[in-house]
Amino acid sequence: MAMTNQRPRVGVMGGTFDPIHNGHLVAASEVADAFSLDEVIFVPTGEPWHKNPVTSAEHRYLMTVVATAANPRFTVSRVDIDRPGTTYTIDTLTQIARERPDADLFFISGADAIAQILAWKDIDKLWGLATFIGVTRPGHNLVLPDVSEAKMSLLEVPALAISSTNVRDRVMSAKPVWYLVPDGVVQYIAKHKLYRGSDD
Ligand SMILES: Nc1ncnc2c1ncn2[C@@H]1O[C@H](COP(=O)(O)OP(=O)(O)OP(=O)(O)O)[C@@H](O)[C@H]1O
Ligand SMILES: O=C(O)c1ccc[n+]([C@@H]2O[C@H](COP(=O)([O-])O)[C@@H](O)[C@H]2O)c1
Repeated sequence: MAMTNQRPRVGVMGGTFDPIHNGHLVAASEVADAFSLDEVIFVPTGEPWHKNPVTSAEHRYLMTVVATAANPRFTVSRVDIDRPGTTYTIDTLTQIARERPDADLFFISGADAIAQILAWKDIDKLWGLATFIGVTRPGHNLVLPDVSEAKMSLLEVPALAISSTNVRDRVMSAKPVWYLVPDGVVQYIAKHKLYRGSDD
C-alpha cells in the first residue's frame, strides 16, 4: 500500500482475456505485491490488431468483471472496448492517464507480449506514460529489448501453464475448466454457451 503523500501506484493489465484465466489473476496479484501497487485495472482489448477473430468484447469484459469482483484492489476498465477501431496501448494509456492524472502507471502483460514492445505503435511516447512489466510465462524463452531497467522489468510468477487457447479448446472438447478459470467464469461460459464452435 502506498504511504500518505505518495502518488497512487496503479497497474494496468492489458489482455484479450478470451477468457480471463487464473494465470492472468496470479500474474496481476504477484505484480501488485512485488511493485506495491494500490490497484490493478484490467483492460480487455477492443479489437486486437494481432488476434482474429475473438469473442465479443462484451462477453470478454463481463467475464473479466466476474473474475475480479471479489478482489477490492482489482477493477476493470471499458476504455478499450468502448473505443472504436483497433486497440493500441498508446490510446489505452493516454486515456487512463487522463482519467487518473494523480497516478503512476505500470503496464502489465505477458513477457512474450512485452518482448515485442519496440514494434508497438508510438513506442517513443509510451515510455513517458508508464513503466512496463512483463510477467514470465512457462515455456517462453525471451529475448528482451535493450531498454532501461527503469522503464521495463520482468517478474517471474508461479508457473501456471494455462492459456486462454487451452481453456477454449477444453470447452470445445467438453473437458472441464474448473480451477483453470474462476468458478463464475466457468458458469458464465456455460450459461452463454461460449467456445462451443457456434458463432460467439
Ligand atoms: N499462465 C500465464 N502466466 C503468465 N502470463 C500469462 C499467462 N497466460 C497469459 N499470460 C499473459 O497475459 C497477457 C494477456 O493474455 P491473453 O489475454 O492474450 O491470454 P492468453 O492466455 O495468452 O491468450 P491466447 O491463448 O488466446 O493467446 C499476455 O501477454 C499473456 O502472455
Ligand atoms: O499498441 C500496440 O501496438 C500493441 C501491440 C500488441 C499488443 N498490445 C497490447 O498488449 C497487451 C497483451 O496483448 P495480448 O493480445 O497478448 O493479450 C494488450 O493490452 C494489447 O493491446 C499492444
